Amino acid sequence: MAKRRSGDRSNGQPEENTKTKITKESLRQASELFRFVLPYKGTFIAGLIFLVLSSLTTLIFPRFAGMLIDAAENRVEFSVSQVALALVAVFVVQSTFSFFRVTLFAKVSERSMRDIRIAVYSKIITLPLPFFEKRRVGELVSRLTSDISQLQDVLSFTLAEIIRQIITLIVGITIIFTLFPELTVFMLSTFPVLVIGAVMFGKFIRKLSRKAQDELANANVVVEETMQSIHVVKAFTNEYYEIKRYDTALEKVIANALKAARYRGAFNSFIIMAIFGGIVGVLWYGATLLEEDVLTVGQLTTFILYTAFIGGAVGGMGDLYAQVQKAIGASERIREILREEVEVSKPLPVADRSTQKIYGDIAFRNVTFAYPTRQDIDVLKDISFEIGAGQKIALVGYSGAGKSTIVQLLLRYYTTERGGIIVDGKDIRQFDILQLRQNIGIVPQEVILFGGSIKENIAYGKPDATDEEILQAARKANALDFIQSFPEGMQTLVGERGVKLSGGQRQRIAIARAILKDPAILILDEATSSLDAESEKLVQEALDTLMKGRTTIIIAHRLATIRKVDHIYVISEGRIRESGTHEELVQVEEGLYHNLVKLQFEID
Ligand SMILES: Nc1ncnc2c1ncn2[C@@H]1O[C@H](COP(=O)(O)OP(=O)(O)OP(=O)(O)O)[C@@H](O)[C@H]1O
Repeated sequence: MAKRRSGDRSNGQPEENTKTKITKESLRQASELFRFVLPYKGTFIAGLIFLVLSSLTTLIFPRFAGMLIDAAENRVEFSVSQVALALVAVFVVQSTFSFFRVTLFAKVSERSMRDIRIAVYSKIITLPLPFFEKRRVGELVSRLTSDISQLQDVLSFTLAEIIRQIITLIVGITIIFTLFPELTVFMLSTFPVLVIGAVMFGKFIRKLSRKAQDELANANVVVEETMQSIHVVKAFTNEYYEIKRYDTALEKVIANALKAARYRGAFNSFIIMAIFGGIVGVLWYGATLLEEDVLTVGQLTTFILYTAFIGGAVGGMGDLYAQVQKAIGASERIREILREEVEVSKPLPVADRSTQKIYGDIAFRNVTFAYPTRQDIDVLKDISFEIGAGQKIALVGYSGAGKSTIVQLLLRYYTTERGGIIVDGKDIRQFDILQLRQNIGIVPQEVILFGGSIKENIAYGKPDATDEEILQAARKANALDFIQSFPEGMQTLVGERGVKLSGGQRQRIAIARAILKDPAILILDEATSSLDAESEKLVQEALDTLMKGRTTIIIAHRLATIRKVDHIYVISEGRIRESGTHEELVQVEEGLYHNLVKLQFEID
């Protein structure tokens, strides 16, 4: 079965930056993910209480700081030391509250994010294959990493900040309004207007910088593409052309960056002029009141500190808003995955794997099939054949004829409504999909191992296998000798995807896996690249052992190996064109099989 790798990475696109408009509906939908917080609602509420308390204690600070100054001028009934002590007490209490707020929120966010990660991963891994053909691996991984991290940021930081800022705004303004009504009205009539202006301006500038970043990403695509296909670039001697292309892309980056810089410069001037102008205005008015003895220095200090807090809160809102937008976008992408329909209701724990055996009678009845991603092309057309339990058949034909597709349908990687596939007299759609697959073993064309040890890789066929079973399987697969020749034996690490083993060794590991799994039905996808004679013999012997007593479908590329099978089906353009034993088929002059054999004979 030709293995199609879907390893293409996401093109480094700044997916995390996609934002969604905040509407009532999008907020409601995003809040659906709050169900993952529900199990920890006690901790969450406790965290909220500490958050409110710590925010309120922070707001005591300006009042006490002002009092400290007034105490120095003997304008209040407390001594400087008393007020300073009270300030220290405020900070001790505040820091204690903050400690609990941070740790409690961390507990909730870490645990609920783990739950979301597990939910999303369980979902993804149980989705049917067509889903993976429509998505890129990089995109799916980013769901689990960056999208969920965004949510985590909101839960552990942004949400707390929003609540804190709102409390600061409401309580802060109420306090200064009660204490210094005139000054507050003066301040409120200028300050927020300026802050909001600054926020809007800031947003505009960020948009420009983002555009510059996007252009940079585009320029990077040129580098990435050419690095990946450096052979092509060199073969066509297009180095200069690519440098030019990169240069053009970089020119765009510069144009945008400089435009952004001009606005940034203007923004700085605006801040200096307007915001600081506003501050001077408020200070001027405050100083006048001070002069008239309406206010004390301490009170003015209190007022300025509150104003700074409030200004900070208003200014910070823009960023928080952007954070929430990003998180909503992330939550939409996560919910999209969680809504997908799985092919199995629940993955089975190892211990529960059903042992219900299948005998291995297989029949394809008038099966016609088109891949979901290419609905208009029928890859299989009216395929019918039968295999009795324990029989061996071979599928042969040119590349792209549809051989792999036949076994993919048997495995129910894809389903078709046209025609029926019958196993042990029952339509495979009526089987529990896991039970069906547990009874089918595969030795693929290109064996890809997991990065662990040889032992772990063999045990993949039966995760609860004993050491003895693994050893026996390796022996039957003719793999024991080479395994034992490694200094670390079974514990030898195979390297990423098994790169540290030779092709023939990887195949024998795959055979050992299949032996451990002990399936009734076996699919052998012959390797196209030939092994040396010695490895070939070892692999072939191992396969012969494996095939004993099992219904076997061989996708054959080298015809010499299938002379002994019970029946050969020659597939061409999705149809069975010829069928029979090797002896029968070679007799058909000008037949497809006859030609294939002739061709191979010439090549060999
Ligand atoms: N996942 C897929 N989505 C869409 N089309 C596919 C998919 N897999 C295979 N095809 C198409 O289906 C046809 C049959 O492919 P299949 O892999 O079954 O051929 P094959 O006979 O096994 O070839 P090979 O010997 O090269 O492995 C081909 O035209 C191929 O392009």
